[in-house]
Parts: sequence; structure tokens; C-alpha cells
Amino acid sequence: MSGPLVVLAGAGTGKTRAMTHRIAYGAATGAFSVRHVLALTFTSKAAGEMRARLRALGVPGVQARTFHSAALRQLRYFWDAFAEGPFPELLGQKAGVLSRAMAEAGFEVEREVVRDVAAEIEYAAVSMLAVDDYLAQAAHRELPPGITPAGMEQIMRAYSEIKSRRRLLDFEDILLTLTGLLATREDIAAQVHEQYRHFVVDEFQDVSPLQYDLLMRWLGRRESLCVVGDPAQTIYTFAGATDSFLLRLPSRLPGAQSISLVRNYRSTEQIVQAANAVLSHTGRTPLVLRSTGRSGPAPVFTEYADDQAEAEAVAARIAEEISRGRRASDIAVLFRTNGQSRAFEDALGARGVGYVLRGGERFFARREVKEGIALLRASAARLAPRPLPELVGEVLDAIGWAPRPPSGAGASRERWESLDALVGLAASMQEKSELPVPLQDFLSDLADRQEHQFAPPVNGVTLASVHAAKGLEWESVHLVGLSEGLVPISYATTPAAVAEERRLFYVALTRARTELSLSWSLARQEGRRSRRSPSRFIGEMQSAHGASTRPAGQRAGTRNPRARTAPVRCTRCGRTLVTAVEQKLQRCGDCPGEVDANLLVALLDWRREQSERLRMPAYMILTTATVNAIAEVRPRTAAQMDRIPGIGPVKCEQFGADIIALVEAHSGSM
Ligand SMILES: Nc1ncnc2c1ncn2[C@@H]1O[C@H](COP(=O)(O)OP(=O)(O)OP(=O)(O)O)[C@@H](O)[C@H]1O
Repeated sequence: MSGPLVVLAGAGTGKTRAMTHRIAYGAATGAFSVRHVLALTFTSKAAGEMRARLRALGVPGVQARTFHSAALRQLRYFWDAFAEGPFPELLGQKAGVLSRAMAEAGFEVEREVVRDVAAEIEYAAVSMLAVDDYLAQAAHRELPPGITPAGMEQIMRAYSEIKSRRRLLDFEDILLTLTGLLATREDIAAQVHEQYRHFVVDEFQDVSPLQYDLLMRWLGRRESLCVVGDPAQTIYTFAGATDSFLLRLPSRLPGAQSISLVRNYRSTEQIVQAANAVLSHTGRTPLVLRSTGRSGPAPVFTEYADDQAEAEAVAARIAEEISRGRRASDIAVLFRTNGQSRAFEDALGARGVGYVLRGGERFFARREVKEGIALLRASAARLAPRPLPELVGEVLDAIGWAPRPPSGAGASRERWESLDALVGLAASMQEKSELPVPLQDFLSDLADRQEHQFAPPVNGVTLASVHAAKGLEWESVHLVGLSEGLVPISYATTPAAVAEERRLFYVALTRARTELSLSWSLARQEGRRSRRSPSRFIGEMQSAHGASTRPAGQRAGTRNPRARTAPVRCTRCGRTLVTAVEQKLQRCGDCPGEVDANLLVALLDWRREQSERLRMPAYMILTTATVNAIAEVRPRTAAQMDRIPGIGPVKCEQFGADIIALVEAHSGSM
């Protein structure tokens, strides 16, 4: 238990469990005292999760923190011993000060450029590049447009100067200052070494040189270090992280033991297979995941005509999943960039499906949450003992919680969702404990979560970027927008950048426990000529497992996965048809379709009527591209309806009869 240990752990192999059990075992056997353990995680959510699991194992009181939170705490503690004056103000966002610095250095201040310059400053700091060394090292860096390495250096100096003038510390300064302090003040380092004797680090593949340096200073001459990581999930190299520390640690720390965890407990065999197919292209890890043998549906690949059609169909599938009994909080829609979330927010909202945006307003900053916690505190003394969820529900009832949600969306629903998350938290805390949980313990847990901004799960479909989804899991995951340009992202132009995108894709698909659906669309807007192609990663995954794309609207399993052998040709020019939309229409994008103009007008009128009747925007009834396709294919049976891109089983059931009736009414009108 005491020497260095490197755990290479694949996705879903139970890292958190392994770490928490190791700490609990160490405490139970007397190998170490939990007071002397510092567990470091990448996010405050992961730290909160670790503390909660340790509490449930009967090991409360372990310091589980992010590097920043641990460093900030120590820096505050030692401040008066090494510095003069009050503790500096923390600079949460760089943009304001940086804009000023750029203006002072004579640069034009544009929002986008400021953001990129901030990222470069962060990169230099976490890579431990001092301003003086920056020029020599910056030659290979891709800098924001219009900014040379010398210009960047000038901005860095101006930014530093403003920070010292105004006594500000940014995020990176916290780590840098503490590292410097531990390097120069032996007395302070000795106190830290006395306090923290055992270290556990999660997500070690994503540590930066600065975090590594700080860790080594914390460790000093001690050897009790356990790091856990997965090189295939390194997704922050753009921000200065590197997996070389994880891979080289065994040779850096003499006597270090290495073990691998490969049994994936999270996902079905089908998802594990898909993950391994992607893993085999990463060339990054010796790990091959093994499944526990739990079987589930094969991943479903679907191609849509445009973004709108994709969002609408994914929302329809989610509504269907919920109607089958799946909890909304067990479903996620994951995308590459935050900008993609809007279409899915609209489509889910139109169907009355609640959703939570990861990265939205902080849970503990919400008014109703503050009110609820205050009320629980005030009531603590006068409440008779009862099961915790019942007690919390009764108190929150006074400010608007009820066992059932209010009808409709809007502010009252949001308020209810927040309060319900508190009741849900009480229920899950009670579930994890065999003894009745006292309200006081619940309040301490809330205080702890509040301090670390570790929000409880809210019941809604999660919408998140893949970066924000790291470390999380859902029963059903919809990976959307998987076209070239988005995945890999267009600015990933070097092999290293594409490799990072592939790892991001791997992280995304390993979030799913049971169902995984992957989709993309061929055009950004309806009616535009298709220009996009599916992500190359889809091809890699499909070629490894012989899976094929399900054109929009076809049910999983209705098509032989290997049926794509004989090429389908354009009925007009004979060219091989590549995309599912072309194959459905049986013509290529360059050959004009023969649209029945009378039928088209009738369909557009019908769509308007439906839109008024159902109070939905017309495009949500059918996109214009779909209406055009109907006027071209003129389907008269359900099977023919299947040839229309944008019509899935739900639409077919809802509108199929009307559409066929309109086609029949216009037969022979061309
Ligand atoms: N020994 C085990 N037996 C059964 N289930 C387990 C075991 N260990 C972990 N699990 C479950 O497997 C899932 C994945 O565990 P966990 O989230 O800790 O994985 P991870 O290694 O951190 O994954 P990732 O790196 O992909 O985020 C969780 O649902 C967890 O409860």
C-alpha cells in the first residue's frame, strides 16, 4: 500500500471504485490515516463523488479536491507566513483584464481574439513557460490571427503587470505561486509533507506539467502515490495536458508498480466492441476493454438530411424512450461544440421534454435552492425523526415542491426541478445507507457540495459537450453532429490534433451504458445542397464491425448490417450513390428530381394546417426538403414512405395516412 502505484484503467472499468476502495482498505488496515490522505481529481464533481462514496464506505473526512481547490486552500493557509497584505482577489475570468492588457500593448480588442489569447496564456502557464522563455518556445504555436510571438509576449507582460498592480491571482497563478512557495520555503514544505502523506490522483492522463510539478512538491520524499488514468482518454493536450507523465511514471519513480484495469462494468458488450474498434485506431494504449458479457442493442447509425431533421428526430426518439419508461436523467445528447446544443434544446422543448444543459447556471446559485437549504436548516431543530426523503419533501413543500411536477414548462417547472433535485438527493443518500440518515448529515452533505459546486442530478435529459461529459455515464447516449468538420473539428489539421479528436470520440461513446445512437446530417440547413460527409471515425467503427448506417426513419435491426455490398446507382446518370439520402431518392444530388408541382403545393398547404392545429413550427411537422422528397417519390404505401428522407416511424404513424391520401388525390396530375 505504501509504494508508488500506476493504474492504467480503461473507460468504465471502475476507477472511482478502485480508488475509494483502496483508500478505505488503507484506513481499515491501518496502513494510513485518512487525515493524511489527499485525493486529487480533475473536476469538483469527481471530487464530490469521491467524498460521497468514501462516506458511504464509512470513511468520512478524506480531503478529495481538485488541484486548484487543494492549492488555493494551502495558499490561503500559509499566506500570512510568506506574504504581506490581505489575500489577493481571485480572477475568475481573464477577459476583462486581458482586454485592457491587449489595449495597453496596442492591439485591437476583439472578443474572439481575447478568448484565444487567454487560452494561449493558460497554455504557457500550465506548460511552465515563463514570459522570458516564451519567444524561444513559441515558434511552433498556432497563434490567434494578427498576433506574432513577440506580440504575444508583449501582451503577457502587460497582463502580468496589471495583475500585480491590482493584486489579482488567476487560476494558474494559484498553482504557480504554491509551487514556488514549496520550492523556496523548506519550513512550509515540511508542514505540508507532515500533513499529507498519501496521494491519490484521478485522470492522471490529463495532468499538465504545472500540476505534475506541484504534485512532486507535495509528495517530497514520500512514496505513497497512486495515480489512475487512461491514455486513450487524453483530451486536453490542446490546453497543455500530456499523458507522458502517466506513461513514464513507472520509470521515473523507482519501485513503482503498474497494473491495468480492463474489465468494463459500464457498458453492454456491443458498446464495448464499438469502443474497442475506435481504441484500435488510437495507437495510444495497450488496453483492450473486456465486457462483462451484458448484451444490448447494437449501436444505431443514422444519417439525416439537415441539422433540423436530426434534432427533431433525436428529440422524437428520446420522447419515445421516456414513454417506454426510461428516466429523462438517464439520457444524454452529446455534441462536439456548445453551439450545437440550441437545435436540440428547441426540439426537446417543443415536445415538452425537460433538459439540463451542463454548464448552465450553477445549481447552488439558484434562488429556490438557497431558499430550500435555508428552510431545511431553520427547520432542523423542530422536526420529528422520519425517513430523510419524507422529511425533506415536507419542508420543501412550503416553497413549491410537490411529488408531481407542475404542468407545462417555464419558471415554475424549473423551480420544481431544482427542489426535486434536493429531494432526490435525500432519497439517494438514504438508499446508500442502511441506517436512517439524520437531517444534520444531509445538511453537511449539502454544505460540502455547495463549497465544491457539486450539484445533485436534476431530472432532465442532459445536453452536454463531450468535454463536459467526461467521467459521466447514462443508460442511453445520443452522439450527434458526427460529420467531418465537427468530428474531427475542422481546425484539427495535424495528425496529433486528429488523434485527440478520435480520443474525444472514444470518450463520448464510452459514456453509454445500454443504448448508443450515432447520427449526423448532410447539410446545415434544410433545402441546402448536401455538402457534409459522415465523420471518418464512423467509418473506422463500422468497418471493424460490419455495421451500417440506418437511413433516417428505419428501425434498428430491419436491415442486414452487411447489406451494403452491391452499389446502388443513380437512376438518371448511373453514378454510384453514396449517402443514404441519395440512395433513398435513387438519384444523385446533381440530377434534378421530378417534383409534382400540384402535389407540392397541396403538401405545403397541408403542412401549414398541421402546424396551426398542433401549434408547432411548420419545419417541425416536416422539413421543406422532406416535403420536396414526398412530391418527388409520391409514396402510396408505408414501404414507399420509407424512401422519404426525414420520415421516421413516428412521423409515418402520425402523418402517413394523410400523406398517402394527398398523393392519391393528385395521382396523374403531373
Ligand atoms: N467492480 C464493479 N462491479 C460492478 N460494477 C462496477 C464495478 N466497478 C465499477 N462499476 C460500475 O461501472 C461503472 C463505471 O465505473 P466508473 O464510473 O468508476 O468508471 P471509470 O473507470 O471512472 O470510467 P471512465 O474513465 O470511463 O469515466 C459505474 O456505473 C460503476 O458503478
